[in-house]
Amino acid sequence: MAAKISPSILSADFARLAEEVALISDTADWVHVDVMDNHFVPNLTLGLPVVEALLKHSALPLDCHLMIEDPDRWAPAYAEAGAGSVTIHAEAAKAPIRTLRAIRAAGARAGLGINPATPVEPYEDLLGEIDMLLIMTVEPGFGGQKFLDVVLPKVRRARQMIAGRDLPVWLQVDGGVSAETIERCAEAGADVFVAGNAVYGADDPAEAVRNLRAKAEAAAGD
Ligand SMILES: O=C(CO)[C@H](O)[C@H](O)COP(=O)(O)O
Ligand SMILES: [Fe+2]
Repeated sequence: MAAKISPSILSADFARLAEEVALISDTADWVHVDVMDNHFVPNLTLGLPVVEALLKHSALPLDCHLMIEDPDRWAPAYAEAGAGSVTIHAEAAKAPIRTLRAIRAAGARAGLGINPATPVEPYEDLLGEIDMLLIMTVEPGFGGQKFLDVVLPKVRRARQMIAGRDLPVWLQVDGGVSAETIERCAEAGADVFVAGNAVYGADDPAEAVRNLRAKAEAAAGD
């Protein structure tokens, strides 16, 4: 599958979100929205009202990454609001199958996220319930952190699990993805790349997206 680039607005100017999203709307595939509640992670960002507002201004679909304590309660509302993809964390969900099905029933792609130290193997049986597996390559909570190479073998195993079941599940990496690290991620089997600092910290965010895509596709042999 061709690489998909999902710039994270966590590194954008929160006072100018619509303009920041417009900067990458011709070159990116998705817009990654990090929802943090200061409980599941030690940081507070934005919630459903901002996502609803952004939906009216984004030409690209929103990829909502819920880093919240009670995703079972809140995730379906993001899908119903019109998010293209809603990812819940395995460490937080108490009824993941019910919640993933509710996301799909509301018309969004359902994602399951795992933290760097969470093994992927226990979730193999859930692959049929999801459209995307998100593997965190930093500890969740903040943008601009250093990429954790230690997670790459898990990305490789996840790709093998998905291929073994012949499922159309996208494999997303999130955290510290940059021009220096994206090739390693693509070689390991990731096909959806979140990048915050590498895009919004660049002088030309649109060009940064093009560069990331070229590197990912070259590394994946696309
Ligand atoms: O989920 C996240 C942090 O929890 C962010 O999506 C991620 O960190 C992106 O930012 P950067 O590319 O700067 O690391
Ligand atoms: Fe994220």
